Amino acid sequence: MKYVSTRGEAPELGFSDALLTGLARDGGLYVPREWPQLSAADIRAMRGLAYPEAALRLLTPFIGGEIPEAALKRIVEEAYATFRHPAVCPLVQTGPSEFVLELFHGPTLAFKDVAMQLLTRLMDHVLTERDQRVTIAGATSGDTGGAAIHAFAGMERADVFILFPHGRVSPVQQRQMTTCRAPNVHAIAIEGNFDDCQALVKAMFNDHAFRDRVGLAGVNSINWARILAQIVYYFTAAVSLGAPDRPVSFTVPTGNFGDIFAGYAARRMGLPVERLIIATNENDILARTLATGEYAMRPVVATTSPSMDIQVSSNFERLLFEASGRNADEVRASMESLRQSGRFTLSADTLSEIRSVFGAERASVAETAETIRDTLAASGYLADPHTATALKAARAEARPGEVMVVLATAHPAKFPEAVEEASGVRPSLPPWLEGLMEEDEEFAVLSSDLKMVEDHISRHGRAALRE
Ligand SMILES: Cc1ncc(COP(=O)(O)O)c(C=O)c1O
Ligand SMILES: N[C@@H](CCOP(=O)(O)O)C(=O)O
Repeated sequence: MKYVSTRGEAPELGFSDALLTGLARDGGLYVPREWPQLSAADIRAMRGLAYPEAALRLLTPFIGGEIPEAALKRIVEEAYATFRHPAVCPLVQTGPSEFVLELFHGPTLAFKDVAMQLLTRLMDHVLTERDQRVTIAGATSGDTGGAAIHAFAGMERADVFILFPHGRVSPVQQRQMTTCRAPNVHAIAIEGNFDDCQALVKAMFNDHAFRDRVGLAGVNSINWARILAQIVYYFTAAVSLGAPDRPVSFTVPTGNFGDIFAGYAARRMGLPVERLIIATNENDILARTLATGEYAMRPVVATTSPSMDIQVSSNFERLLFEASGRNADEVRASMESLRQSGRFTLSADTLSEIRSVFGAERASVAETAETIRDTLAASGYLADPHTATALKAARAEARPGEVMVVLATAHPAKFPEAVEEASGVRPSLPPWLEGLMEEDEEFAVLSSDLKMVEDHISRHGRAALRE
């Protein structure tokens, strides 16, 4: 299996190189050269498999033999043994044909653990084989950072630097990043918003001298392996609900578009996914894009679902590439226009292709609170604000007879104030995280300045300390 860049000007890579490369050297994102295909019989044969078995089956064709089967099996089993639910990603029924797919049973209570627990083990395997070290730079609006810090803490071959927007993540999210004492992980509060953090990370990748000097790698969803891991739960959920003999739709709380792109990938592999509904908060750039055909940035507003307070939705580039018939010229022109003017217009064909699969809905802060309250009253289910945006979207879009799976991307206890204000119920952290809020924090505060951040990384990485 080879991987190609959405901008068409970077070398094709095998799985291990794509895993360690993060952003392609032409600024694009890697996608598989072709989508492995599963027949209806293959999908039916997944019924009754445990989550790690399903994961192993689905990951194997993407890895192209670069990791021996026994090692991959061990990696997958160890990754999902960190989850505290026997099903790993269980389904909960909340309405006659509405199901919530709970993705938050991992160590940091967000869906990011599903991919990050795998990513750290895959990287460790490849780095050990190659006797190599990396410096990881990541941007977070709250959840990726905690998941990455937890997953990579203590890993000998990686130094991890996580950039988060100062004052714009929830207190629980912040402490999950700032209380880890492992010497290889570093939290950096950036004076700016998530888009500034993400722009800094991409700028570091595009600074080839710095990138090569520190051996830069990425753990954001620019890294193909993040998306790959997330494909699995679309299959396990759909199969439990009757796929391939019954089509299923998914509604996904969306920011950087990685999670929902994994659903699109599952569909391209043959899973009968009827529709994918993008749920946004008031940072509704994707809902506006689907409505108007124009991707046009506006200032980010702070909401009660802070992990989705994003305007530059990285993985939309992967969808543009696919929906335009893999037209790297169109992708490059769109991304250049975005860089220069903060907007681009989709071609009529690309827009119509996207609309044939995707719908989109926006939920305001008030609607999100109302959905948390109504869902609790109607079904006894306590949703976090991100999940609630998707419940609202799913209900607005629902068609008679359609089986709708709503992705629950975070545990409500990560956002106790917003949940309590909406519902009157204050969710508490699970026992293994009790005491988190009392621990001492350690983090740097930097302005949104590339040179300053690069200097900080150069000075604090262990590779630098040893020189
Ligand atoms: C809780 C939560 N929900 C939804 C999202 C949006 O997911 P994505 O960025 O993959 O679209 C995020 C951040 O990624 C998140 O942390
Ligand atoms: N919502 C994310 C933002 C980063 O997204 P990623 O999926 O590209 O890592 C977060 O919580 O950090």
